[in-house]
Amino acid sequence: MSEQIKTDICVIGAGSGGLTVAAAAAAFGEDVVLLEKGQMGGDCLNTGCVPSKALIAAAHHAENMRQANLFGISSVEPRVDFQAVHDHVHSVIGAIAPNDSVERFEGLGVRVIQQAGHFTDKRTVATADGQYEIKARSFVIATGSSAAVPPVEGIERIPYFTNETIFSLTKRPRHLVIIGGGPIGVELAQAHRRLGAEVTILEAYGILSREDPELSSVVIDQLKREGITLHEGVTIDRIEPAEDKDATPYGATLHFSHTLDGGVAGDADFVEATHVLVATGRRANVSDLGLEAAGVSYSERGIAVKPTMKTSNRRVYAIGDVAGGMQFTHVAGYHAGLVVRNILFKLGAKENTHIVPRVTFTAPELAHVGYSEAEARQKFRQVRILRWPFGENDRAQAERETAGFIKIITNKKGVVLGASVVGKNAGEIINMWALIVSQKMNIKAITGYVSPYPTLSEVGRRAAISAYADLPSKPGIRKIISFLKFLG
Ligand SMILES: Cc1cc2nc3c(=O)[nH]c(=O)nc-3n(C[C@H](O)[C@H](O)[C@H](O)COP(=O)(O)OP(=O)(O)OC[C@H]3O[C@@H](n4cnc5c(N)ncnc54)[C@H](O)[C@@H]3O)c2cc1C
Ligand SMILES: NC(=O)c1ccc[n+]([C@@H]2O[C@H](COP(=O)([O-])OP(=O)(O)OC[C@H]3O[C@@H](n4cnc5c(N)ncnc54)[C@H](O)[C@@H]3O)[C@@H](O)[C@H]2O)c1
Repeated sequence: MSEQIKTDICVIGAGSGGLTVAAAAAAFGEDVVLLEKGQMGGDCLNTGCVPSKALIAAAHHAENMRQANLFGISSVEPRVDFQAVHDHVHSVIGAIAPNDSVERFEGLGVRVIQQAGHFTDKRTVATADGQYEIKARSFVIATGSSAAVPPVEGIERIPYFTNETIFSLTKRPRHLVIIGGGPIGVELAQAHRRLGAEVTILEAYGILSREDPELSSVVIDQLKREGITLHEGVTIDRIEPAEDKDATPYGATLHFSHTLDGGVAGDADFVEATHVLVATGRRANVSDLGLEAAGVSYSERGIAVKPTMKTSNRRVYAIGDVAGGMQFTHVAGYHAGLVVRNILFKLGAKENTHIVPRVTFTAPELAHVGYSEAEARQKFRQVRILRWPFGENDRAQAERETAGFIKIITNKKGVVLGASVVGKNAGEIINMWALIVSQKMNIKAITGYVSPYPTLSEVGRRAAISAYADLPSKPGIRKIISFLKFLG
């Protein structure tokens, strides 16, 4: 006989989205039950953002040692102890884990059940072990996503890696071949290259193809300079396991062809990998949730939600990666905030995807918020583009980080529609522009604040000032100055 629980809110999934809903709702005195079938903290903490950024930080230190001669210090080729790098990555996870732990959440008053949950009807969730049946006034599905594995012939015969397994390597891969040149592919390609691995990316279309090519080309040039082999526009025809399994237990040969115009296969080629990482996008975790029983509509992309994050069942919300939109930790957190407002205060708060920034943590970093130039040109009759290069920034010069620029898109009245930054600390610089876009601020406001010198963020203010570059030579302005002079 299972225990019957009645609660205000039942959250399924204790990742970035689910934890935020649980903590906020409990703080307002709601009864919350939180179900988690795996590790508390979900993808971001255990197999996503945190380990990838910790690995990138290690790789950054290795690269700094190679580049030290630029600063008058002898460059050295670093000796990388991959087991120690692995331990660093996992100690960072360990340092953050208490924030997401069962103990912390129980301390906040949340009832945590470490079991998978599934709907048995429109108002009931049961746990996989059959011990609990939960009836709630509202349900929040926050079950995230998993690596989507492409249907390539032979892939099932090789022990490929995904984000769930790559961070457990304790020996450096000799030749890492990455399938997919999106954010996961490029971040992990550069990190492994800097840590001394040979790295190849096989990408079906273009590297970072969702980004403005004017900016992504700066990142791509750097990846090539660092010795990463990029094959864009390829079709992987088949994969074979390595012949010598003792020498390369994870090895494989990947046969591919360059796709020509019209999608026709061109010249055939192959690459031999000691390790293969699949980074070809994500699949929403919707199976085994009993969504049919709950009357919740979904597709391959994920659970269908309205802008309020409500599903086709008015008691059930879906947030984060499983909702099939943008897949970022800050989006899951943003969704969580909307859902808490909508469940507790019936505010009908709606998602505004326009204000959501994104950052790819390569070196240089690539960050964006709002409309891209191409989107703005489609939507508005007149747009203005402002740019400022890192090469014209004193701090960037001092740090020898002159690759990159900021690009700001405004409408004809000067309202900021979007901003993109490629360069050192682009992810920090974009914060201010995310605020500017969310508040629909005018570029004039950015000329009027004082930016501390010397900082990289000054590139934004200089780009804004460039909007008024022709002001001193305007006859009207000259006349006003002469008139004021005449007055004494
Ligand atoms: C390598 C990598 C790097 C990334 N880097 C970044 C980054 O730098 N910045 C960024 O913003 N985003 C990044 N992301 C994306 C980010 O990790 C996700 O967008 C985020 O984790 C989504 O949060 P979520 O709450 O929707 O899902 P998750 O964090 O995945 O949480 C879902 C949880 O639900 C649990 N669950 C699933 N089904 C059930 C069930 N039936 N019952 C109970 N529990 C269940 C899962 O075990 C999991 O713990 C990265 C992703 C990857 C893979
Ligand atoms: N810094 C960050 O915020 C960050 C970092 C990593 C991941 N993420 C999130 O995780 C999500 C998933 O990242 P991702 O890089 O896996 O997905 P993605 O969808 O962004 O990129 C996948 C790439 O794989 C390519 N591809 C697909 N099938 C292929 C095939 N058969 N052969 C060769 N190439 C193929 C696609 O053309 C695409 O370029 C991202 O959309 C992002 O939201 C964010």
